[in-house]
Amino acid sequence: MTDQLPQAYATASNDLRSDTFTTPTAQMMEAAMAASIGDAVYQEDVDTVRLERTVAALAGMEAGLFCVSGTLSNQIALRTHLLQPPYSILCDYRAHVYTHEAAGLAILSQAMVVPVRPANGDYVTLEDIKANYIPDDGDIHGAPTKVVSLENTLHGIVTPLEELVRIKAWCVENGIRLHCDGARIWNAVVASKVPLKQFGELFDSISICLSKSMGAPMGSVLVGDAKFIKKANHFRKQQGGGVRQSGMMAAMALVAIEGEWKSKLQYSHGLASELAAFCREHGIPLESPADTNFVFLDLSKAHMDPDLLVRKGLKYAIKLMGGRIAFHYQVSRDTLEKAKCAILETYEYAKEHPFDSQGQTKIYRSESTDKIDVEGNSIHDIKTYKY
Ligand SMILES: Cc1ncc(COP(=O)(O)O)c(C=O)c1O
Ligand SMILES: C[C@@H](O)[C@H](N)C(=O)O
Repeated sequence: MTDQLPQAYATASNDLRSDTFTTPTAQMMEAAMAASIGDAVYQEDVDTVRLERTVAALAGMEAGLFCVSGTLSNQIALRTHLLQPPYSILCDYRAHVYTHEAAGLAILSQAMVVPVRPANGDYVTLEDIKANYIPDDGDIHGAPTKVVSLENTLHGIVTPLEELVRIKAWCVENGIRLHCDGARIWNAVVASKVPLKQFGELFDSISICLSKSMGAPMGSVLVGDAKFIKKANHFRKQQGGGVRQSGMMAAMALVAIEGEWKSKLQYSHGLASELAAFCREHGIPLESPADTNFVFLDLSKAHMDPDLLVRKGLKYAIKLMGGRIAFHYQVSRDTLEKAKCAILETYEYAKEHPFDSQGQTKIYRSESTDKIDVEGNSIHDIKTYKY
């Protein structure tokens, strides 16, 4: 199967742009061939229902809902928590639901977002929330905070369990719902050794991605209580997410979930930790701690040019996307060594030729792209977003 794919897409072993570039395994493909073929809108697809129940049970939640993307899962979760506008959602200023879901909260939920910059620079604390939330106290000028949407991990950073416990207690006291964008919650489980079920006890809903470090080709499972999931299903249909024979996708995701995923994620965390140590040894500044599978280079502080870094990556035939170096279980150790060379060369060049990024560089500012020509050859190029 993979020999029919253009070379660029035959493997993700050299792709450090994101853990979304993990590719399905032969075992997943085989599972898809044997998957159930019921209509999932009518909840008649056996493998889809099995996936939903499996993930919900792992999280200790009553029910789950398969969504074709993490974006859809987050958006319908937050919409389901929101009842009567005006209202607002409080989240980290870097949160995906705020920065990378195309203003879905404003358009689909008519919600205002209160983006919070954590005082500790890494993760939102209860003190950050208390200092920024909008109380529902009858003041007609405001849009009261009705949901706190956290992300664990966020930029690869693990929010400590004890902080989540404090936040949860305060949210309950104040009638505020707590959602988790769990695109990388599997990574948080491995790094913190906190079982997914314990996170499930703290959040009213969790969007659990299957398509990042777990390596499934697509999708997420939104988990919550039965009443919440029933209503979320309504919004999923409204947003066009009611898919039919999703058993093939569910079967592929179950291969990952029922397999040895912890060691795979631990491997990727080890690569990230090794790169972070290398950067520290060479004085290359990092934006945040490398708790899991991401290393965030502080390109701005290092005066490193993101486009040059991407080109240096292409020189070593690895794919980079700005200052975020994303590891996943399919990345080879050889790729790690090449990344070290590309990063160090870019850093050394910056010492003589400092790049002014006019402030913090964006995560997805420039990326290597493979254009496939008519003969199926890949043409290495980069795409730059001038924010
Ligand atoms: C933190 C986070 N949440 C949600 C998403 C959205 O997932 P999807 O790409 O499946 O829509 C992503 C990106 O993939 C992400 O990085
Ligand atoms: C691009 C962004 O949406 C994606 N979630 C990533 O982390 O790569």
